[in-house]
Amino acid sequence: MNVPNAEKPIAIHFGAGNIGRGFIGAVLSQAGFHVVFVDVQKDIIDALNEEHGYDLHILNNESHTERVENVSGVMSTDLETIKKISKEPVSIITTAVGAGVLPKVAKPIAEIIKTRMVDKRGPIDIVACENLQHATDLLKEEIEKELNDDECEYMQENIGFAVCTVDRIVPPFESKNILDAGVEPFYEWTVDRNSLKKTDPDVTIKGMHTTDNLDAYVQRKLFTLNCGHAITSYLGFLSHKPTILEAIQTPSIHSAVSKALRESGTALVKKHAIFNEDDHNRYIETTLHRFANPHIQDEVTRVGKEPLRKLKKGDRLLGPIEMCREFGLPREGLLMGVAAALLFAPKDSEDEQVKELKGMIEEKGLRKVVLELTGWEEGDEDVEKVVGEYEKLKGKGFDCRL
Ligand SMILES: NC(=O)C1=CN([C@@H]2O[C@H](COP(=O)(O)OP(=O)(O)OC[C@H]3O[C@@H](n4cnc5c(N)ncnc54)[C@H](O)[C@@H]3O)[C@@H](O)[C@H]2O)C=CC1
Ligand SMILES: O=P(O)(O)OC[C@H]1O[C@](O)(CO)[C@@H](O)[C@@H]1O
Repeated sequence: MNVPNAEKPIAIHFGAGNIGRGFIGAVLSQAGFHVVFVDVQKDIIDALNEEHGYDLHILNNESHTERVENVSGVMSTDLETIKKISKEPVSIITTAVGAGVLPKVAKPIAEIIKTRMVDKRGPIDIVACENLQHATDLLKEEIEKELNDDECEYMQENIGFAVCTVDRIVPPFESKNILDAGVEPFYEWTVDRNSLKKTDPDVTIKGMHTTDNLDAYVQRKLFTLNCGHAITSYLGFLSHKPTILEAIQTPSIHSAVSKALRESGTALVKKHAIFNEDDHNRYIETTLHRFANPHIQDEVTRVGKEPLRKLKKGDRLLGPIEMCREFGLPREGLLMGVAAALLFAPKDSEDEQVKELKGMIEEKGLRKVVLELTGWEEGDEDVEKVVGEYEKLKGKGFDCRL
């Protein structure tokens, strides 16, 4: 691609996938940036450089499209072009590549930082938009590995690393144009205000909300939207429901997910003074309503994918349970969600983590795996509850137990 002409400030976004095109890239373009997408998929990059725009299909009753313009693409291996672009008026770098891929984008981002140091360019912000607490901090650690001491010093002074939470359901979308994305109307992008630098140009990004209480917002989203989504997908899988819509329309699944979210909600409201019970209950209802959007076809296998990542400490399943444990609050619904996750084994799945989890349980036995994943002590009541729920779900399936 040619370097974009510098009439507009530039945002560089890594990952031209669902969230990249359907959310973050679109918000940045609408805020007045020229958005350079960096990706490994040549067909997407070529299409971006031919079309310079695409349609966002808003998936609701009044379905309509919004045009996203001023976009182009570059392959993530094309470091020379990436370096040339970084000499232009870049204000922000964002990512939406998947938590596991973050280390791979550290190198091209480090090249951008090195180039800007040599060119004596001013501050920019970096925001990793992934479903992972502190994803930007992880990215920063990976970038540091690529820099020498002087470059690290330049980075500390000139690069704002801001943690964020990113919330919009953007499932894979079938369309004639490979760039188009299908998105739900709801979106929320919340970024840590205190880590952002004054960039040049300093663009106000409508659609990016900033806060002093980022951890609270990250946990609210991860322990509600992602927690509920994951449990819906695992119970949907166990009940032979192929999509989130069909799963959440099943009354027993709806009530089980709702129960788990009320448990996590009670803990969130107790933990974070900025939330209150009434508002949080409305947030839960909105979340359940979003899962039931009849215009979205989202497969339970996509939402439940990589179960070991979702079963990590602090993530959407064990995170809210730990918070409930901290306050001595009920957590039966959440523990049942963990048991369901441990049974997530779609037939012929190519998901490496599905295979790994199944293999771990076969090799070590369920109780040992639960102990390893949770870090709880042998004999802990929650370990026994997960094991008990697992055996019930395995024996009788989900619906039959109600
Ligand atoms: N899809 C959704 O509804 C939401 C996703 N997220 C998070 O956003 C992130 C991205 O998710 P999706 O957009 O759904 O995934 P996706 O698979 O649609 O997009 C990821 C993109 O990253 C690209 N990529 C892979 N390796 C790369 C590399 N080395 N350099 C540059 N690009 C590379 C892929 O080719 C792909 O286009 C994940 O962390 C996910 O958890 C967060 C909220 C909503
Ligand atoms: O993208 P992940 O972390 O695998 O999880 C899927 C989840 O992310 C989302 O894509 C949106 O946050 C949801 O669809 C779902 O909760």
